[in-house]
Amino acid sequence: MAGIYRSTRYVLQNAFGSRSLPGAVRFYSQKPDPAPLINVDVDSKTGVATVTMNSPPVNTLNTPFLNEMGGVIKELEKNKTRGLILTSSSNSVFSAGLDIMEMYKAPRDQMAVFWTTLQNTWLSLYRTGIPTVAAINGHAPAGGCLLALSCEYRVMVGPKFTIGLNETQLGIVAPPWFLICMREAVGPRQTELALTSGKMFTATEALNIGLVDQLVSNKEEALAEAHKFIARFAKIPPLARKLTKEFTRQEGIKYMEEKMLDDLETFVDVASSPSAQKGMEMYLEALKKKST
Ligand SMILES: CCCCCCCCCCCC/C=C/CC(=O)SCCNC(=O)CCNC(=O)[C@H](O)C(C)(C)COP(=O)(O)OP(=O)(O)OC[C@H]1O[C@@H](n2cnc3c(N)ncnc32)[C@H](O)[C@@H]1OP(=O)(O)O
Repeated sequence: MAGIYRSTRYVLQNAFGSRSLPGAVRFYSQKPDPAPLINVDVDSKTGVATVTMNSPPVNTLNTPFLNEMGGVIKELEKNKTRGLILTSSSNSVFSAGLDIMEMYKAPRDQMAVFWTTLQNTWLSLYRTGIPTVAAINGHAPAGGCLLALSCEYRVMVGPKFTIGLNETQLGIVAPPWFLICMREAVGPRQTELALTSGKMFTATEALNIGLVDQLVSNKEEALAEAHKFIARFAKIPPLARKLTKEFTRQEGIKYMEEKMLDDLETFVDVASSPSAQKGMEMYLEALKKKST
């Protein structure tokens, strides 16, 4: 166990020379795919960006995707974008969550790069001063739910899609920062009930417990409601808004700033264990069987 911690630290410290952690885009080591995995469309009248995840078939969160997302957020912040609406180009999946292929039979240093990229990109989205809305136009399990929870407002297309932190159903544990995001939305009681059972909520159930803020019947309506939410801030001074958001989200931000390396070590430790690897193998087989 200690060996895993040491080698993970070694990879990071070798690359960055200290305990300070890298930004989301700095880990990019491969040539980027010329086809973007994320499309950005900024409305010239309102200055609001629609950020469309476009990584078929199911928008899994892998290192290239997360790097691109981190870069998009950075660029939108630089351009003083008025709002960010996160949605999917798929008709049925918002995001299937973490890409299991990043963890299955992956060397420890690759897992470390993946998780660090996830941590950094999550923190960028979670704390950005830009008003953020998730227009959830498909299923959003696990990491897909985390993406939505990291936004300030959630509009979900109902009734057929589902959302939730289902990790325990897969035999894995949602890390504390996933849990903090859930607790901020639905409170401690519903969080414990939901996470211990790994419950996936229907859109209506999600609305009832406050996991999403609004239900609509199609993507166009979801985008329209997302624009309306962002328009609420037209007359609010941006700095006051940004600082208030940071104060409200202090627990998650502090967790990640202070515990990033510990969180990484735990992840690599658990994910590379034989039982987790066996679990992933079985889960991947089940997914493949289902899709054939
Ligand atoms: C058992 C896992 C053990 C992991 C141990 C790690 C220990 C570390 C612990 C810390 C990490 C904790 C955090 C985890 C958060 C996560 O996000 S884990 C990922 C959880 N995600 C899911 O459970 C979603 C799985 N997918 C689905 O349920 C469905 O795909 C869908 C409802 C999203 C969409 O269904 P459908 O439209 O019918 O598409 P499919 O045919 O199912 O899928 C198409 C294609 O994509 C592949 N795929 C789907 N999801 C993933 C994924 N998450 N990772 C990688 N690949 C995925 C699927 O196999 C199909 O591939 P083929 O076309 O057959 O090649």
